[in-house]
Amino acid sequence: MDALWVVLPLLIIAVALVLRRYRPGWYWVTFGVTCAGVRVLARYRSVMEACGLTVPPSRWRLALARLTDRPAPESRSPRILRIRPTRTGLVLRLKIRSGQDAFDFSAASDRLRHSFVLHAVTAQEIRSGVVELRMTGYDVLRDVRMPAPGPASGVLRVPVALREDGAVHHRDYRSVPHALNVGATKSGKSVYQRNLVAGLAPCVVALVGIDCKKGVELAPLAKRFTALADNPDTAADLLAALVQYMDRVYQVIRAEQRVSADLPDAEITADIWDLPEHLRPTPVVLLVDEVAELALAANKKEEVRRDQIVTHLVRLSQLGRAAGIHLEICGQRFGSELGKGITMLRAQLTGRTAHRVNDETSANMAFGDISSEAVLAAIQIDKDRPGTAVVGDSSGGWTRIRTPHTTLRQAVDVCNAHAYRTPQIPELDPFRPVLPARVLSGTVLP
Ligand SMILES: Nc1ncnc2c1ncn2[C@@H]1O[C@H](COP(=O)(O)OP(=O)(O)OP(=O)(O)O)[C@@H](O)[C@H]1O
Repeated sequence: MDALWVVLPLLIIAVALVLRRYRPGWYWVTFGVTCAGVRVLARYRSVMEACGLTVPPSRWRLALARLTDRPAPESRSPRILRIRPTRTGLVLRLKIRSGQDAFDFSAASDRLRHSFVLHAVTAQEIRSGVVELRMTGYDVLRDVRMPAPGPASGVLRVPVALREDGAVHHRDYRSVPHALNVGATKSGKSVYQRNLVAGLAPCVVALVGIDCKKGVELAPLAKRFTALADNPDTAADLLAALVQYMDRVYQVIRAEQRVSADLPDAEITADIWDLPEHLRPTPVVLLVDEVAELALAANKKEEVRRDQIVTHLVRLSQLGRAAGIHLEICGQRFGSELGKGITMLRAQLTGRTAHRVNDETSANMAFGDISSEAVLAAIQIDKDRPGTAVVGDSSGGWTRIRTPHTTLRQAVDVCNAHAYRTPQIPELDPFRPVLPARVLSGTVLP
């Protein structure tokens, strides 16, 4: 019996150490979260003081202490409103003191991380006077495991990667209609795009692809694609057809506006999302892999084609949002050296993701006009961590993300399972991928 009391704790410690080394996620939920919670609460005051996140007592408290002959009150730490454990860390919600702001906590995030012995700390103001510290217990980006996806919704918002604070990064087409994804070769752009396609496959959306690497990335996923182009000539025609489709969607919106205008109190729609469901055209996500291939021109004829392509892309990016057409452009570089119109197009691509880049100029193509820190972070991405990227967030800040390593086989399986959802768009019919008869007859069901 006595031996059991010696062996049992040793066994528990051994299990904890093994889990911590090989299964940090399991370690966190079994042992880590409790240890970290106790540590954070026990050290809270001293850490806040050491990190310079306390405020001196107010004058009236000092005066009161003097009047009542008590010792001078201590400086005060932000008040803990809530501490919440998560799958990957802890979330500490703080009521900050007057004179403090969220930036003080962001600036101290490295010191907080060391002091609380956690992997990462990020600070975000969630409402006036309230800051949330998201603390990650372990390196969640080492081996990305996404939580099980919820049921597909009609909203174009798909989980695509994990953020370094353990939260899921969503690509939300309604709030960020168009996006640019840059990165050096082998940095993980195609896997990012693959995750996007797999995330979009269960949604009500028409996927349109341009993959000038002869279709090697997107063609295997063709069963879920409404249209595909695998060379610049077809891409130019496909984009022209997409512009035509956009014009037709605008006519539908205008017609509905005329009807609503005659009805008192009826809402007047300005985009497809306000149209009644039975009238709403299918939204479209256009994925372009290796955009530089579209911009190359070796002779006059190719120059004309290039200008057509860029003009169509600029038009789609400027007018597409209301028609539910979204652009997802991916390439190794995306700067003015690609020719006329590229900087105009880039200005419309408000969503920015930068995988590992080889030089500052490439990082500037994604974040130069947004954040110099993000530029630095993109250059510093480790070569041994493909799939890691820096992504701009809705508040104008940025964060590190990493996609799960979805294989082409897994993505193909998802696309095949949802092949029956592939909508047809008459304008894009000439570009419909050639599929085996089995799928065209609609017999592949999930
Ligand atoms: N999230 C990830 N986790 C682990 N490995 C990854 C991840 N993303 C990509 N990789 C690995 O990195 C390699 C390169 O990825 P990918 O093909 O997506 O790069 P790329 O940027 O598209 O390259 P290129 O521009 O040459 O096509 C892949 O073979 C894959 O094994």
